[in-house]
Amino acid sequence: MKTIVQVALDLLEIDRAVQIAKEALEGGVDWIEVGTPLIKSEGMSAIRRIRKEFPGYTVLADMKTIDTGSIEVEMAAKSGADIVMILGGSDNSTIDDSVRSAHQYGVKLMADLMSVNDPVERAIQLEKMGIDYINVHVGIDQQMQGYDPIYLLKDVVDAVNVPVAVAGGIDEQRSSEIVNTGADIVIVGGNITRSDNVSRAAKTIRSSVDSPSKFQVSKQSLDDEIYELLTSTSTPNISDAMHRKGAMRKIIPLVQDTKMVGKAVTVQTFEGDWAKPVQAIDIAKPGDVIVIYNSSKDIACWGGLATFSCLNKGIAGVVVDGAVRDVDDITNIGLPIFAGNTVPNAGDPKGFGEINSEITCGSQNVRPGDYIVGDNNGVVVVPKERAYEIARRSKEIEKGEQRLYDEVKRGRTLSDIAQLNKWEKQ
Ligand SMILES: O=C(CO)[C@H](O)[C@H](O)COP(=O)(O)O
Repeated sequence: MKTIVQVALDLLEIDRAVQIAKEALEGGVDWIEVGTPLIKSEGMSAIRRIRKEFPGYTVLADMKTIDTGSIEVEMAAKSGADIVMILGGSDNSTIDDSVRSAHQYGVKLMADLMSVNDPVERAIQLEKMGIDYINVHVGIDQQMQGYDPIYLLKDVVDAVNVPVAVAGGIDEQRSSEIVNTGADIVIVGGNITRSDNVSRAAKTIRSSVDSPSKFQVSKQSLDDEIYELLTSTSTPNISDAMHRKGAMRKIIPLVQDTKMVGKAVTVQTFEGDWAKPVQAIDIAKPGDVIVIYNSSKDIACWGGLATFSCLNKGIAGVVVDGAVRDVDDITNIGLPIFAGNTVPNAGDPKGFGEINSEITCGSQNVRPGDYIVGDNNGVVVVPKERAYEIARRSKEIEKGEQRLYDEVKRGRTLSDIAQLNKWEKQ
């Protein structure tokens, strides 16, 4: 049987969803999913509209039903869904009544295994209870923590006879792996719908599903993955991912068009005392960022020679909440340096302060090992414990913006696309 590709329309606005669905179908997807955010935003009318716009295509309504199965399945069926997604972790009473309702209204049911305790055992039970498809799903928030549906897929495929779908951050590499593992339906959301070229993204997934051996999955260390993600997103995307937190105040780049990503080596020092900042160069490892708090904005604790020394150690960049001098030399050296002020005069090396203690820099708390990212916009601090999650979320934000740029390019305004009036806080 040919593997089905289903596009998940996880958007908030139906006109955008219709347009994206059209482009995804041009790229070769088979089924259309009305995603949960779209259903929550637009109600059953979203399912009706998709049904009307795309006669002849299979439409799945991701209701994520957890209670009142009968009512929710009836609503989705009467609105034009062919398949209704319910949560596999719902109480058996809800599953049973959903199955009865599905039979009454002539639709199929897919059960989502997201957050189920024993997914393989539950998949077997759900099949026995009359569920038509099982969905091995890692939710969007779970993906940001590094969960991956692929690890569970094989066991579920081996355990049940009904077709198995898989969803959760699937891209062209993952879809290839998934087909080889035996899934029947590949559900793709963000990697199609947030692309700046939806039909091309859908086509890439289609060809990966149809010719799975072409794609090689690259395995990276967690640090490498975090580094790669943070390097390829902007500080505004990262700040958005942190709910507007993390941005350093009154710190600007001295060298334009550079990108700095690395783990913090922190320095606390006083009134232009440049001993600890310069000693930190010897302590830092290649790829680290030196983050300095100096209490004076009028006496430099950092300059051209210190910057030049950083090249010998492979330091990724320096942030100074204080003053820096030798701006011309620093610009020629080209290492990313961020500072609160520039002045001609330096202080003396007295040796006061500390290296690798918790400091405040640009009004942000910085601990050794936190990720520091800088670009033309300024500097953000990413707490080390949440670095992977924030890096993933930043990338998702960037993808969403790519699609928005594409829609603006076609002549719409941001206010119109984002429906600012509708979504203003009441
Ligand atoms: O059901 C969903 C979220 O709960 C999504 O539709 C599903 O995860 C597919 O989207 P993505 O590919 O972006 O993960």
